[in-house]
Amino acid sequence: MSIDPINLAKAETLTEALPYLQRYAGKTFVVKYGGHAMGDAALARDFASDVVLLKAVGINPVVVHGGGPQIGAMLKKLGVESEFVDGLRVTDAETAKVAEMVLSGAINKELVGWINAAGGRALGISGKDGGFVTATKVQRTQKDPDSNIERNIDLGFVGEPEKVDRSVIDTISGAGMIPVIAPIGVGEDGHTYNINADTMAGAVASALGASRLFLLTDVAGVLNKAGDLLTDLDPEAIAALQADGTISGGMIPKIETCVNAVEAGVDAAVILDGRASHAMLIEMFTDKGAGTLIHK
Ligand SMILES: Nc1ncnc2c1ncn2[C@@H]1O[C@H](COP(=O)(O)OP(=O)(O)O)[C@@H](O)[C@H]1O
Ligand SMILES: CC(=O)N[C@@H](CCC(=O)OP(=O)(O)O)C(=O)O
Repeated sequence: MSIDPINLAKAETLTEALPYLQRYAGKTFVVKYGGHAMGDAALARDFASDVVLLKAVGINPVVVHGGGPQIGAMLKKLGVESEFVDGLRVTDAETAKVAEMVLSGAINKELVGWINAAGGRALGISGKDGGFVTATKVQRTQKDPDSNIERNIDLGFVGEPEKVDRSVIDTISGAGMIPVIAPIGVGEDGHTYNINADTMAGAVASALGASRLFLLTDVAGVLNKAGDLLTDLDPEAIAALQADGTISGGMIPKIETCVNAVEAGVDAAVILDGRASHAMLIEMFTDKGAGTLIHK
């Protein structure tokens, strides 16, 4: 009996995946799904089925989502201007309300819906639920180009996670569900804080002692000045890329998150192309991998 070559290739793919399946069983993977990658419904469906597949093979996926472009579109509709400093949205009280509405409401529930439709059981929360993420106000300074003097910049209600109560996530994952987290936190002062989604994902990954942090975005990974993909980076190489301006804009919080996470004990962080179908599965279960791997 001859074997169909397509079926043989499928069997070989599964065989290639076996050592990875064995290595990752029981481990926690934090996946950040960026707002740019979310625009395409077919890709969102693929992403959701990948997450469900991870859960089915005994990995604990934890999803943190963004929604920057969607917040921007809503602010535009409302006639509210938005400004960014180092990839962070300056957030006044009104902007914080809109960010919470878009992130915890619309986007969170859409992603929960996609994962459930793919056969998983997703439970959507923000950092406010169960007091899961306590945030403090982000402090930033900028050098005045004329006088060279460092000045404090007030970003408003932009927060960074201070305390992450992992018991909330453990409870959801332990009950067979997939946590889907909106990047909103609550301050000791009771204020709502808008948290960059990469920063949120990194803090969650560190608190959980995750094996991997995946950041899915709208580029192939970290690119050099010529536009080539850099497949492997350590904190020293990253510092050089930041110093010479190769890394800018939204890539700044992303890369800072990866460095902080690996320094806090996450085994490795990967910046991946969320526009490519099944990028996460290719990275995890094939020998070649995908994107930019950041390790200590
Ligand atoms: N060296 C670099 N390599 C890749 N992307 C970079 C680099 N420097 C800046 N960027 C920018 O960072 C963007 C990704 O960040 P961002 O737009 O915040 O994505 P997301 O919405 O997925 O969080 C890229 O689209 C690119 O414009
Ligand atoms: C403080 C801050 O910048 N918060 C982000 C939160 C959403 C986000 O990070 O979404 P992406 O990952 O899709 O960019 C914002 O307001 O856009």
